[in-house]
Order: sequence, then C-alpha cells, then structure tokens
Amino acid sequence: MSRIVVKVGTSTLTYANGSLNIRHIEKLVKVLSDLKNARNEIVLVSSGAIAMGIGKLGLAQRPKDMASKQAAAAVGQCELMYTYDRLFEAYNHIVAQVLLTGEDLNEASRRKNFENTMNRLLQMSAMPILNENDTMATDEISSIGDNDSLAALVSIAIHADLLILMSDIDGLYDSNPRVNPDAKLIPVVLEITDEIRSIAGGAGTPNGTGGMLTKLHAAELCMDHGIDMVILNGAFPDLLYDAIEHRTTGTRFPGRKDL
Ligand SMILES: Nc1ncnc2c1ncn2[C@@H]1O[C@H](COP(=O)(O)OP(=O)(O)O)[C@@H](O)[C@H]1O
Ligand SMILES: N[C@@H](CCC(=O)OP(=O)(O)O)C(=O)O
Repeated sequence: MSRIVVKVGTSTLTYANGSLNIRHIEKLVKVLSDLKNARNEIVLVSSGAIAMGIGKLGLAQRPKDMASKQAAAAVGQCELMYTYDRLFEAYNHIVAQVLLTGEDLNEASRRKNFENTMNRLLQMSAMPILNENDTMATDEISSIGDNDSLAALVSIAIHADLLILMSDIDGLYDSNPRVNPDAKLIPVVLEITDEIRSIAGGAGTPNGTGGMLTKLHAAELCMDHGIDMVILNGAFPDLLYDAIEHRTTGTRFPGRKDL
C-alpha cells in the first residue's frame, strides 16, 4: 500500500473558457478510484475553483484583482466538489473537502489538526480533496494559486511516498516547448540546480498559474524530504499506473535516499 498525493492543475480540469473538461475529469476519477480499490491511500489536490467560478458567474475574462479571484474561487469550489462527489460516488468512493493555506501547515497546532483529520479520513477510506483556501490565502505560499507548493507541503506533512503533479504537458523539457518546438523531455532530474531552474518558464495558458517554476519548487521540497515527485500529462490519467509502478513516464524527481 502506498500513500500517494495527486495534484491536478486548472489546465487539465477546465477549458480556457472555464467550462469543465469532462473527458479529463471522468478519466481521472476512474483511475483514482481504481487505485483506491487496489488499497492505495490517495489524496487529491485539485485546482480549478477560480476557473470554474469564472465559468459559472459568466465573467468575460479572468479577473485581475484579488477579491474577484477569491469570489470566483468561492463559487467554483462548490461546483468542483459537487462534480467530484457525483463522479466518485459512481465508484462507491466518499470524498471530503479540505481547504487550507500554507500558514495552516506552518503553525504547530493547526498542522497537528490537519494531520489528525487527514489520517482519520484515510483510515475511513474517504478521499480527501484539497485546495488552497482562496478566501483566506494571503501571499504566504507565493501568491494565490500555487497548489504545486501546497501539494508538496501536504505530501511532507502526511509522509506521502509519492507526489504526482498532473499538468497540461508531458513533463519538464530542456526549454519551454510552447516557445521551442525542438525542446526535449527530461525523464529524470536528480537535483534542482540553477541550470534546471533556468529552463523553467511560466504558465502555458491564461488559466494555469505556476508554470514549471512552482513545480520545481515543489520538487525541491519533496526531494529534500525523501519523497519522489513525478510530473505527468493530465490528459492521460492511465500514466498514474506507470508512475506508481516506477515505469519511466513524464519527469521523475527521486527523493533523497540518504535521510
Ligand atoms: N521547461 C519547460 N518544460 C515544460 N513546460 C514548461 C517549461 N517552461 C514553461 N513551461 C510551461 O509550463 C506549463 C505548465 O504549467 P501551468 O500552465 O501552471 O499548468 P498547471 O495548471 O498544470 O499547473 C506548460 O504548459 C508550459 O507552457
Ligand atoms: N486555488 C486556485 C488556483 C490553484 C493553482 O495553483 O492553479 P494551477 O496552477 O492550475 O494548479 C483554484 O482552485 O483555482
């Protein structure tokens, strides 16, 4: 049995107009349900609240000011959880919503409460679905919308074996493939060096927020705590089986083994 944190980005879950990408989310839920049936402990960190809120509120574009993004997230988070609840129910899995900020994990008593709740949910075979608490979030993680780092902090707090980031791209390339069509996928990164950081660019779409830089930050946090991290293409959730069974796929960042 493995304890696995899976983070799925906005660009995998929604189209640019904020509508749900039904094909992606249905496939993801199916694979996660199967992994749970195989006795893995799965924690899902899901972005997408702001985009879904924008879609539901009928806003013409992504708002720039913080309060409007927070309001959109509050609307979209309901829609997101409603969707997950319905889809997981079809496979007899129970979902639980957990909203938190980086601050919650920094402060000892709040962190303990988080760990206790997570452990109990997993014992009860429920599937915790986490997102940043966008209403309360200030800029402690970086800015609103860095679930990559949040997923890494969560993986550390609950002693996960593996963190998988599902993105809109196959993994880390040696330069941004949206700019350089000859860019090559890097299958394994053993250390986050300045050279590796220099090849990571920003988000690929208006809805994506972190780009590769926040994913490398997440990788560094995980590796330093002995946790493997893998970046995969969220359009192909079957790749989760490969990542868990250590078959080469996407980009793997092996956790330090000397801890
Ligand atoms: N070296 C790189 N390798 C791969 N992707 C890169 C690189 N540099 C920048 N990117 C961009 O990062 C994007 C993925 O991050 P992001 O848009 O935040 O999506 P997500 O919603 O999955 O977090 C890719 O679509 C790509 O445009
Ligand atoms: N918490 C926000 C943004 C999260 C975020 O990091 O976005 P992404 O870069 O798509 O993973 C939301 O749910 O919309």
